[in-house]
Parts: sequence; C-alpha cells; structure tokens
Amino acid sequence: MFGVIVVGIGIAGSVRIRDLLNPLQSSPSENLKLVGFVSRRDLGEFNKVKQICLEEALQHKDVDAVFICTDNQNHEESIRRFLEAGKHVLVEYPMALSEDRVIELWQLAEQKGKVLHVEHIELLTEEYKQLKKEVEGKKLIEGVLQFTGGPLDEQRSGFPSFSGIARLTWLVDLFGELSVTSADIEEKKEQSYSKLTAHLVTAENRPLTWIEERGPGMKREKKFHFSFTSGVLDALPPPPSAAVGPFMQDQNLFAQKLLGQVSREDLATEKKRILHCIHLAEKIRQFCGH
Ligand SMILES: NC(=O)C1=CN([C@@H]2O[C@H](COP(=O)(O)OP(=O)(O)OC[C@H]3O[C@@H](n4cnc5c(N)ncnc54)[C@H](OP(=O)(O)O)[C@@H]3O)[C@@H](O)[C@H]2O)C=CC1
Ligand SMILES: C=CC1=C(C)/C(=C/c2[nH]c(/C=C3N=C(/C=C4\NC(=O)C(C)=C4C=C)C(C)=C\3CCC(=O)O)c(CCC(=O)O)c2C)NC1=O
Repeated sequence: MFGVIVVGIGIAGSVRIRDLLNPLQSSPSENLKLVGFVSRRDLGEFNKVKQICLEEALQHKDVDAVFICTDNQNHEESIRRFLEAGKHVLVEYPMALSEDRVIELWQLAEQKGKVLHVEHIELLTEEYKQLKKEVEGKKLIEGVLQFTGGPLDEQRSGFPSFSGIARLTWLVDLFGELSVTSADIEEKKEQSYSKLTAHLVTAENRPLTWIEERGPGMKREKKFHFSFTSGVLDALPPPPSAAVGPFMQDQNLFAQKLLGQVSREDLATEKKRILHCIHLAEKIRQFCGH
C-alpha cells in the first residue's frame, strides 16, 4: 500500500480526492491510500479526509507519494520539496514553468530513485483517442490547432505556451517531434486577453500552427483543421462516454509506476515526450520575447 497526500484543493485536487476515495475494483489504484490533504486555506476536513500541514506531509512516514494539484507557478517548489523528502510525485501538467527547471527536477527524481509522473489527461480523453485513431496512417500536408478559453492569470499559470502545453502534447503525440519556426503573442493586459500564435514544422517539414486564445467570456473549446494527402479532417462526431474518466486512468498509470509495472521503455518514451514539449514551450516563449 502506498500512502498518498493531495496538495492544493481546487478543481483538479477535488477530483483527485474523489478518485482516490473510490478506486475501481481490482485496479492498480487499490494500492493507493489517501492519508490526508494539504491546503493553504483552513478547511479542516474535505470529504471526511483530514487536512494536515505541509511540514507534516513532508515528514510523515506513512506518506509515500504526493499528488501536486496547485497552481502552475507552485509546481517546481512542491516537486523539489517532496522529492527531497523521499516521496514519489504525481504533478498536474505543466510540470514546471521553464525547461531548465524541468531538466533539474527530472535529474533529482532519478537521483532519489523516485517516480515522477506528469499527469496527461489530455491524451486520455475519448475525444483525443478518436482523433488519434483518425490521424493514424495519414500523411500530413498542413494543420492548425486552435484553443479558446477563459482568462488565466499569467503570474499563477505561467506563459501561455506552458499553461497550454496540453495542445503541444496533442500535436507531438499526433505528428512526432516538432520544431518552432516562429511565434508571437498579442496581449491586452487590461482586458485579460491574450492570443499566442506559434508556427511549427514536423520532421518532414510540414507546417503546423497552434493558436491559444484566452479572454473574458471565451468558451473552453478546441478546433482543428488538418489537411492530409487523403483529404481534410476538421471535425469528429461526439465521442462515446468513457467507462473510466481521464483522471482515474492517469491515477491507475501512476499506481502502476509505483508498483514497477511500467516498462523502462514506456517510461523513457513518456519522459522524452514531456521534455520535448517543454522544450517547444520554452522556444515559443523566446520567440515571443518573454
Ligand atoms: N481543472 C482541470 O481540469 C485540470 C487542471 N490541471 C492542472 O491542475 C492544476 C490546478 O488546476 P485547477 O485545479 O484547475 O486550478 P484551481 O485554481 O481550481 O486550483 C488550484 C489550487 O492551487 C492552490 N493554490 C493557488 N494558489 C497557490 C499558491 N500561490 N501556492 C500554492 N498553492 C496555490 C489552491 O489550493 P488551496 O487553496 O487548497 O491551497 C487552489 O485551489 C494546474 O496545474 C492545472 O494546469 C490539469 C489538467 C486538468
Ligand atoms: C468547467 C470549468 C472548467 C475549468 C475551470 C477548467 C479548467 C482546466 N481544465 C484543464 C484541462 C482539462 N480539463 C479537462 C476536463 C475537465 N476539467 C474540468 O474542470 C471539468 C469539469 C472537465 C470535464 C468535464 C480535460 C480533459 C483537460 C485536458 C485538456 C483538454 O483536453 O482540454 C486545465 C489545464 C490547462 C489547460 O489545458 O487548459 C484547466 C486549468 N476546465 C473546465 O472544464
């Protein structure tokens, strides 16, 4: 059994607590036991789980692993502290807000011999699985992926190429390693509006454009337009509902990693994808002069 603590009780942290309390029968998650949670607020209890302070969580001998569900700007410090304390780490994406920090933290996890898992629910939704199946075997000519959503505070969430890393992860998982050719950002700070446009190319030099646009009243939505030699893909029927939600699938994968049930090869592939996406996010930020 692995004792787990959840840090940061926002949307993601609440879902994590719900899923930790309700593992699927005979799933790897049955090996996780929720010990408590940490919050900056004084909540006392949440779903009958007790709040403990950060220092106690770091030192508690019954805590083997942490789920870090705080704001993006806090991920780096939390990952470092829990790894230093000898705990396994699951962190909500993005892992951290610069490529250098991500590389350092990965080295620390390896030094400490601990699992460092970066949640990737964007690859685990039915919507994405359907898209992946459609794209497989097709030859890309060019493509656009456009995201819109409500405003995010850049101080707390980081530069949009980091907070929007799920879109980069889609593109990399669909089309392989990419290079950034240019990027710019239009910002109206007083209106909480931003629009990032990044131009990328595949290894075969096929162009991809990523647009991440956020502003008040904008609906959370993804649109894509991919031209293949065999025709255009710009819509898919609504996906079937999932038997197991994406956070729970991600939790099962983390539990499998703790149990040593994930192959070295799979671990290396995942790490490579995460580092590559962070590298692209860093390049995009540089192109935007930030
Ligand atoms: N919502 C979702 O569907 C998904 C979210 N994520 C990721 O999960 C993380 C959390 O997102 P989400 O739950 O949506 O965001 P919320 O804003 O709902 O929650 C974030 C929580 O982080 C804590 N927090 C806020 N500011 C600070 C700070 N300065 N220092 C330490 N902790 C802080 C707070 O918890 P408290 O007050 O309890 O300390 C807050 O409730 C992000 O990294 C996001 O990218 C990833 C995939 C999906
Ligand atoms: C309703 C308000 C709502 C908020 C505030 C919200 C926040 C939110 N959703 C995210 C991703 C995500 N959020 C979800 C799913 C959900 N997340 C949820 O809070 C809910 C209710 C669902 C599903 C019904 C998924 C699957 C992702 C991964 C990225 C994606 O595929 O869009 C992220 C991570 C950053 C990002 O990729 O943009 C944030 C901050 N999502 C929302 O839907």
